[in-house]
Amino acid sequence: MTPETKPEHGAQPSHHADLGEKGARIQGMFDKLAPRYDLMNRVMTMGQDQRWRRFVVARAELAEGGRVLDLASGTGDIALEFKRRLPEATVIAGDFSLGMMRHGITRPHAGQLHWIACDAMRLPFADNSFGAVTFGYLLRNVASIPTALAEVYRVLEPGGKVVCLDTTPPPPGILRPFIRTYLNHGLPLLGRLLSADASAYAYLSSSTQSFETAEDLADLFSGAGFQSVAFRHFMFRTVAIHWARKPS
Ligand SMILES: C[S@@+](CC[C@H](N)C(=O)[O-])C[C@H]1O[C@@H](n2cnc3c(N)ncnc32)[C@H](O)[C@@H]1O
Repeated sequence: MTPETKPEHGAQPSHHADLGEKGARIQGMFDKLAPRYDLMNRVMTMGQDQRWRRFVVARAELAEGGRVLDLASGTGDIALEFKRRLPEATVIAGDFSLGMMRHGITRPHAGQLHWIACDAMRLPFADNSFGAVTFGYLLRNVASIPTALAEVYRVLEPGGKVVCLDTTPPPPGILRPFIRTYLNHGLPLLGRLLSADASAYAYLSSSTQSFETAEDLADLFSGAGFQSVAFRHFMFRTVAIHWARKPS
């Protein structure tokens, strides 16, 4: 698909009413945030975010010529990194925010991706379709993590890899008050200054603090049937990347 074309709709409708209350709220928030999303990401993570995305792509262990779904792809950062590293791969960038995808498809090389509008809770793909499924900052936003993981499991080929990047609640220890202050005050202030949307960054803060710990999230992956579940923390344990395999 070329950058001039519009994102394709998946088989599932993306109308607000079909997404449930939380899904519709999140979709609207990202539609609004889209023009400033990439800038905010670089600033908030002090430029570390692209390093984490490279780690996600490496952990996916996709074969050259393989097929990957980058779910909650947003403006396509992880999907573009797949294409950069594996030019022969078929890379699908799926998201339910048309605003984020419309912004993403104007980026250099974005025409080499397949942009699909889809809801992670009901994926419009056949069983066993992908060698890898990745997602950055999805699970904090869904109404049910087990439902999203069941869908990812279904569309992965046997032996396929899943890789998940997300924030984690502030870890216990000496840094906790500093991290909390940043989440409660620094992030909403940055949001107000850079994106004129403090509420979206207040949501990032509250959803991070109430999210699963990396250990509990690993248990949810195991509970969904994945094997060899592992994770690594980044940036003072405020971010975690999980990876696992669907049994062969
Ligand atoms: C914080 S952005 C992350 C974008 C990208 N993965 C990255 O690393 O920058 C979260 C994305 O998840 C998408 N999202 C949230 N819930 C979703 C769902 N149920 N189905 C599809 N996309 C969803 C949002 O629209 C948004 O684009």
